[in-house]
Amino acid sequence: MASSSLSSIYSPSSSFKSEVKSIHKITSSQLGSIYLPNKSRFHVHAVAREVSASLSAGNNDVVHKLKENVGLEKNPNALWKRYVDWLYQHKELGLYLDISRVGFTDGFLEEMEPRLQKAFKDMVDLEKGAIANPDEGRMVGHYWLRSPHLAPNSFLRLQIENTLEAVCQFANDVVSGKIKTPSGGRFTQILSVGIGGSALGPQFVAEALAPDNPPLKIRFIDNTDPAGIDHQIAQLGPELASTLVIVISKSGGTPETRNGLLEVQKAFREAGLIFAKQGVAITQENSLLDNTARIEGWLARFPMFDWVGGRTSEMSAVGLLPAALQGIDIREMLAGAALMDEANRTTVVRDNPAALLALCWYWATDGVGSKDMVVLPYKDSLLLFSRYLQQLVMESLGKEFDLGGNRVNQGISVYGNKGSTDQHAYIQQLREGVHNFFATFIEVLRDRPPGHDWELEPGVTCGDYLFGMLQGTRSALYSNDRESITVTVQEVTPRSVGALVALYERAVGIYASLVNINAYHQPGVEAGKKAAGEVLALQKRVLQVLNEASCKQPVEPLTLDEIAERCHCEDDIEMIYKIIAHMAANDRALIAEGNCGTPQSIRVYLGECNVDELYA
Ligand SMILES: O=P(O)(O)OC[C@H]1O[C@](O)(CO)[C@@H](O)[C@@H]1O
Repeated sequence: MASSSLSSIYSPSSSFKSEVKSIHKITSSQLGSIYLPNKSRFHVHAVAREVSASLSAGNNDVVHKLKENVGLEKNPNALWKRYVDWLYQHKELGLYLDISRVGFTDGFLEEMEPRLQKAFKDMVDLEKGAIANPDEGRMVGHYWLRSPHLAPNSFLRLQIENTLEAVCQFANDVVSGKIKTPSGGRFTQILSVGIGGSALGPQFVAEALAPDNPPLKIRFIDNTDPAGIDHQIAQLGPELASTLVIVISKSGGTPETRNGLLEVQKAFREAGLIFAKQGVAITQENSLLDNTARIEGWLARFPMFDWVGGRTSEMSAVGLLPAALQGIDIREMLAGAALMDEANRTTVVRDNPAALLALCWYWATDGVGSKDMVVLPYKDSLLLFSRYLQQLVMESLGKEFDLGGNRVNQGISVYGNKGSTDQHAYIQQLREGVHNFFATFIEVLRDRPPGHDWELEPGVTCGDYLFGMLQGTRSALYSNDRESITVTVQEVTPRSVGALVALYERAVGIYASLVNINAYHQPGVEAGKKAAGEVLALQKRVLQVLNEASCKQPVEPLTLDEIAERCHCEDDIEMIYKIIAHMAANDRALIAEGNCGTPQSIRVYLGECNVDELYA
């Protein structure tokens, strides 16, 4: 291929090229060969800076070497050396972190060192109880949950210890049958009602760790989808009578969770059951949910703390109670997390696995989220890890403004399912298509419990195939310049799952410091919630207007324009149309004549008017 066509394939935009040249004061020819395929903007800047420094020092040999080294390392010996040099091992946890397939340079490490030291300092302050979530004026204390002695005062320490004790006691009493169902039998099922951070951790842990025959089986209502709720309740069938319903909401006022609760309570009434005798609340003291549970005399209540965010609540009662009820060793989960936290307290970057992860994310995404994080756990039981991480990473890092109030639109997109299943779905694009991601492989060394394996062909087990698929995909991606991280655990156990959760919680915190954002609030979510509230308020106004027109003699069918005008909401006509279409599709005593495909033809009135409402 002619070099001119090569350069057109690999050339970045001319504005980026000018930016690099002007920032680092180098010429086009000095810059030219830095552009290799698929390098990040940060990468180019880092190398340009080094080239520039070497040029001013008159060191042309170094410049030459730098330019040669900017691509991902392909020489097998050098790559092996890089692997060995950078391999992180946590002996006690049996956890390894391999970052050799991320192409960061020495110059990048040097540049990041002071920023990492600042991130470590931020973390020390956070663990000591600083207001690490300034917008909400809150401390951030999820690390204390597994090391209560680190809590900034004895009141908080006791709160944590007492809650853990209460969770263990309650779970033991339910599992042993000491706490009985209203009819005197054992509880057999858990129905967990919660959303976001109040569901994702418990879902992930249940999938990862619940035994094949848990003392109580868990199912989840994590949405306000009526059909989904009906499905969960229908699946319980007569076992509703032996179902412990755990309603989880930190704020105690999340609409989806409230709706789930109301739907479940209705199902209990219809089955002639008393909900309060089977209901458990996990929420902040004095929240709406807490007050409801207290007044109605629910079976139990557990606290959620102000200083624990939903997405980092797996080690609070939110995650621990459902886990303990399924027979999962929660003290081991806490121990795994505590060990990982301890490892992440070192200020020596190469010994700090969370810092290494954050560093790789920064390198791979230019520190601006320019690439997505694809999480590929090669183990069915870790299927939900990617979904769990999606909230942890994206709700924490996806921020419009930095701590200084500058608009930065930060974040890293996370998605993934599981290997090797994904091999037959989207890996094709990862290998050959648009290069907008870096991968994280989650590897589990132990295929099966000891004594259960067999060779399905000479010398090869089923697990060897899974292993081969992981290694093959990692190599195939790398050979096409796709970077990857590999996190390896010995087995999926409460300890290793606790460690994985802690590893990513810490990496997110460190990364947030590197890009100077608040990882612990979620102002963006409020906008959607507010808009949903406005839609429901508009629906009420529409119904009022329709009721007035439908109470007339004769009934007055209204066009969408007329409804909008009478609601004084002319700008919301599209939303009014959608509200009408949705209600019409759900047999809501509303008659829409005409064709929904041609909105202007629609005439709407109510099947029956409610005179009382006219004077309400
Ligand atoms: O536990 P809650 O207060 O019901 O909130 C559920 C989820 O909603 C969010 O606040 C976002 O809307 C998440 O951060 C949280 O995990």
